This record gives sequence, structure tokens and C-alpha cells, in this order.
Amino acid sequence: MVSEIFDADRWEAVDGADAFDDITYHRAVGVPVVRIAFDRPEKRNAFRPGTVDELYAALDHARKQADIGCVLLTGNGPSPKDGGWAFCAGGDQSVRGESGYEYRDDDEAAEGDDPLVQEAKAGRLHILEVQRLIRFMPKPVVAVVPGWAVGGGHSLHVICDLTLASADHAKFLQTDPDVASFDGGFGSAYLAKQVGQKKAREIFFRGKTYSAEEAVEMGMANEAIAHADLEDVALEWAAEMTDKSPTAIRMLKYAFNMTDDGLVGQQVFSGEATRLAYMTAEAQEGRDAFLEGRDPDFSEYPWHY
Ligand SMILES: CC(C)(COP(=O)(O)OP(=O)(O)OC[C@H]1O[C@@H](n2cnc3c(N)ncnc32)[C@H](O)[C@@H]1OP(=O)(O)O)[C@@H](O)C(=O)NCCC(=O)NCCSC(=O)CCC(=O)c1ccccc1C(=O)O
Repeated sequence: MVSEIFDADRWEAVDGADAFDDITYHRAVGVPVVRIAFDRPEKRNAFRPGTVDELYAALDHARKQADIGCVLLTGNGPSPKDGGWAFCAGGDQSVRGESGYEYRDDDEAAEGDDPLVQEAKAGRLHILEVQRLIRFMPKPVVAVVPGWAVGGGHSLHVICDLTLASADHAKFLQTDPDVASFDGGFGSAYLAKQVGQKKAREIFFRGKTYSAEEAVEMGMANEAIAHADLEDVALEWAAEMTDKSPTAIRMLKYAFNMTDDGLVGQQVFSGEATRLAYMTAEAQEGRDAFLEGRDPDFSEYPWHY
């Protein structure tokens, strides 16, 4: 069983996904959507360095699939130990070393036997690279939260484009300051854009647990959904989004990002504008003129207003 609320008839494993230990990776049947899930339910889906490597690899694979328009990011469950549900409980504190999270025991570095990584047990904080991948991915990423979203797991739901939460089991909690960690980027400052400054500071400074309904009310989740229906509804939302124009959705995501992402946001949006411009006959005339060793003739192309 992948997860109790996973409908095996609606998904098939992505080729090569069986190489993953800490996540599962599926593609929907008949809908251009993938499902990536943390698969350490006995640890409330906390991530260790290898989990982050796998998550990055799956997300990057999904990013590059031209026939995939939406990613669902979730956590498998329940825990076989106590029946508890989790989206993700953040960094695995049991492998936290002095400079970050360490590869230990069966958690192998993606680089294989790289002696620098293995011998030095270099600490990793590369969940931030995953955050950036989600942010800049040219398609919506939906956090599907079936249980705890805590610490770095809370930050992950914040960075996702949408959040759907189990009305029965989702719980949102920021423990970063309890374990002397702080996500000073999207996890906090972008959260404040969603829920307002006072509420974001309360979430971090107080460390109170919020329900799905409260998360919706304060603007950091889109909808609270009956637990048994959570994945079906997430797939319905994804199907709606992927029926729309890929270019429009991509440009909208980057437009929403741009106001908060400074020059990098402008660069990403503008890069896509350049791609669209390259598709015009006008741009092709510029290229062809260079290749043919002549002056370009743009006289046929209007100065649009
Ligand atoms: C999530 C809890 C609130 C759930 O509580 P409860 O339902 O009572 O279950 P437990 O019995 O506590 O847990 C069950 C089982 O899971 C293990 N576990 C849970 N969370 C973790 C974890 N994070 N690491 C390791 N293990 C975990 C727990 O030990 C139990 O195992 P047993 O073997 O059965 O005993 C509660 O569990 C809880 O509060 N968990 C800790 C949450 C937490 O503090 N997370 C870390 C926050 S810091 C972080 O995520 C850093 C992320 C990061 O990399 C980063 C990097 C750079 C800049 C910023 C960041 C950033 O902060 O995001």
C-alpha cells in the first residue's frame, strides 16, 4: 500500500521510481499530473539528506516533462507505528550534525561514494534548493497536506502554489525556533505575505498548532477537505488546472512570483517572454538575417500598441 488515501487505480509508478527509498513518485492515468510523496510515515515524513536528494530529483524530472502540467506534493500514511498522519515534519533531527543534516547509515549521498561527502559527513541544508525548484517550476505545485506540516515541512507547504488540507488530520505548526532553526526566506517572509505580518510572527514566535480550517481562514491554505476525499479532490483541482493554457498558467505563476522575487523574478518572467518572442516570424527574421550574412528586414512587423 502506498498510502491509505491513495487510489492505486488512478496512478502508475513513474519509470525508475522504485530506486527511491524515502519518496514515492507516480503519474496519473489520463491526466497530466504527477504525485510525489514523502514516504517515511513512521517519522512523520521528516526529511533526511537522501530524502531531499530524491525529492529534488523527482521534482526536477517532473519539471522537465512537457506533458505534465501539475505536481501534487504529499505525504504517505498513516504511520504503521501509531496511525498518525503527516505531510512532513521538517528536517530529521536525529541526523542533524553541527553544520546541517548528515548522511548516515542507509541514507546514502546522491553522489555515491564521494569521499568528501561521506568522510567529512558534510551537513546539508539543501531543502532550500527544493524550495527554489518548486518556486521556479513552470507549473503549479500543490501541497496536499494529510497530517502534520511542521518546521521545514511547514515551509514547504508555504512555498507551494496551493495548499489543500485534510479537515480531519492536517495540523500546521512552526517549531523552527524550538529547535534553534530559522527559515528566514520563503518559510517566514513569504508566509507573512499570505497571512499578514502579525499572524506570521505569531506562527513562528508562539509555536501554536493550527487546524486546516484555521489555515484556510488565515490565507495559507486553499481548502479543508474531508480526509478520505483529499487526494481525489487534489486530482480534480489538478485536472482543472491542466485543462488550461500551459503558457498562460506558466506566465501567471511567474507573474505572481515576480513582485516578491526581485531581479531573479524579473529574469524568470522575462526569460519566458523571450521564449514567446523567439516564436515569432519577426525574431526568426533576426536570426535568419545573421545566418545569411545580410541586414535584417523588420519593415513588415508592426510597432504594436
Ligand atoms: C511532528 C510532531 C508535532 C508530531 O507529534 P506526534 O504526533 O506526537 O508524534 P511523535 O511521537 O512526536 O513522532 C512520531 C515519530 O516521528 C519522529 N519524528 C517526528 N518528527 C521528526 C523530526 N523532525 N525528526 C526526526 N524524527 C521525527 C519522532 O521522533 C517519533 O519517532 P519514534 O521513533 O516513534 O519515537 C512532532 O513529532 C514534532 O514536533 N517533531 C519535530 C518537528 C521539528 O522540530 N522539525 C524540525 C524543524 S527545523 C527544520 O525542519 C529545518 C529544515 C531545514 O532544513 C532548513 C534549512 C535551512 C534553513 C531553514 C530550514 C528550515 O528551518 O526550514
